[in-house]
Amino acid sequence: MPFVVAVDGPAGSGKSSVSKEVARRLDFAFLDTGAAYRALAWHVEASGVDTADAASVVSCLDSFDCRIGTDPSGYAVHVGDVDVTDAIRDPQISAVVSAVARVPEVRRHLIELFRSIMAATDAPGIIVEGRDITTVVAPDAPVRILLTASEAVRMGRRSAELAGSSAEAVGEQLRKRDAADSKVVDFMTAADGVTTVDSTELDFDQTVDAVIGVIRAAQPALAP
Ligand SMILES: Nc1ncnc2c1ncn2[C@@H]1O[C@H](COP(=O)(O)OP(=O)(O)O)[C@@H](O)[C@H]1O
Ligand SMILES: Nc1ccn([C@@H]2O[C@H](COP(=O)(O)OP(=O)(O)O)[C@@H](O)[C@H]2O)c(=O)n1
Repeated sequence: MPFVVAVDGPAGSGKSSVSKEVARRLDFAFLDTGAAYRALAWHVEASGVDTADAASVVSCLDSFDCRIGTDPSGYAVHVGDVDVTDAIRDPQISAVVSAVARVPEVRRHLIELFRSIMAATDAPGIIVEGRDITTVVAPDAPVRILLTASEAVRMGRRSAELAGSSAEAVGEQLRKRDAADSKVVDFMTAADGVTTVDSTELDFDQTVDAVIGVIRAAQPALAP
């Protein structure tokens, strides 16, 4: 098993972008677990199935052929032959992904997929980010981080990305998704042994440096 850095946090806290940059700097692999839940939501919709019906969602798992890249510089997500890297970021997918992710059988299936991806990587380390990585997927990881930022800052960052959507609509959707996701796993408070990095007052580079600082403290030999 490579050296695992587990990163959790709410939507828009910077998990994907910061983890990706940290992985690049350390020559680590990078796994965006939220992308797998999004890809499954895409697959369920593409199959013409109701994402709100748990049994129907579970029936899509057998045909869910998902490949998630772990190279932080050449990242892509495929379902079968379809490149869904951009499609899974669509607000329509964001609106239904929590319903798919709350199904226990879905979580068991994807957690197994994440652990096999982690075990198969040939990089010296892997940064795995999501909601339940520090607590469920990799609770024994040598570095576990909760990346947070104030709600206002997170909404501002996410709405800056989604041109064409109003800040209010983006904020409302983010709040709803965090509320739904919080019922399934607690990613707002750090579990025992998890280090909180609050990026509210930090710019992107400062946040990357803060995360590398936590990794360096745990394993001085790994960090540059
Ligand atoms: N510390 C920061 N300062 C400013 N912008 C940031 C910071 N961290 C992340 N961002 C930006 O905020 C947006 C949301 O980050 P993202 O990585 O998608 O969050 P998450 O994966 O937690 O939902 C991205 O556009 C990212 O570049
Ligand atoms: N480890 C994880 C990661 C994501 N998810 C689900 O997947 C959705 C999308 O995750 P994401 O990380 O892409 O979301 P953003 O915060 O990047 O918008 C979340 O809203 C959760 O419903 C989860 O349940 N467990």
